[in-house]
Amino acid sequence: MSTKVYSFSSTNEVAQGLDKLLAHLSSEAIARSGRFTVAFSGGSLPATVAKYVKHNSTIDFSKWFVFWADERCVDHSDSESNYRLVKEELLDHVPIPAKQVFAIDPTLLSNSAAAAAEYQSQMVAVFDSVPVFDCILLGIGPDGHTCSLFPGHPQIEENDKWVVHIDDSPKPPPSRITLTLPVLNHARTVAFVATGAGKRGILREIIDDRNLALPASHVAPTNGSALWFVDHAAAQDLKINKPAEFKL
Ligand SMILES: O=C(O)[C@H](O)[C@@H](O)[C@H](O)[C@H](O)COP(=O)(O)O
Repeated sequence: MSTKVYSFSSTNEVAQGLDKLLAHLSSEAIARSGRFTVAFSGGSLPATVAKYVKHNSTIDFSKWFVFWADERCVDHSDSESNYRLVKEELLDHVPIPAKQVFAIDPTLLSNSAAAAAEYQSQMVAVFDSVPVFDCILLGIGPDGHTCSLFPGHPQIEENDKWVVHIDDSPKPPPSRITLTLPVLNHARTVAFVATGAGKRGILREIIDDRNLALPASHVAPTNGSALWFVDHAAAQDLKINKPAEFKL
């Protein structure tokens, strides 16, 4: 596994870097396997990722298979829905076939365990065995959570299931489903996106200190790469893993 930290002067430049990364990973994956499998988190990430990507005419979106790294158990039309966020930021603007977009089942929202099991079965239909995503896009919270894997919660211990549920998420809304560490750590590329001075302390604890009380510190793809796309404000306290110049 390799970790690289790329720091940019603004969120806009982070978005430009992510555009280059996704165009590169997408064309590489399509050349290798005829498709590009990608998973999105919620929060501020979809807008940053989509900003330039949605205008990038070099990307063959017809080959994209889109999943969610985590999802809140709310209706697809709810303003809290990660599906809705990614749809509005990206899917409404690019020609990804609807059958290649894998959203939480809206009929199972009141039973998060069933929603997680059903979401795993959607993944089974696409991946032969443990999914090897071409790219998983992750945010991080101020408490060191990533996806909906929160510090001190048992989801982080899951070794078998690909998708699990949580009903007491400290970040609202409380009911969610999330990919598990085995899936994150099988990915070819995990790209973390974190911007703003509010993330500087937690970034140092995850990247430099690898504080294992923090779920994000456990993300280390066995045969893949962990890439950090951050701005200078978030990167300013890094002492050991100094940011490198972004190059593909
Ligand atoms: O649905 C969610 O809540 C997320 O997927 C979550 O893991 C998010 O990515 C982080 O909390 C960072 O969020 P921000 O980028 O908004 O700080």
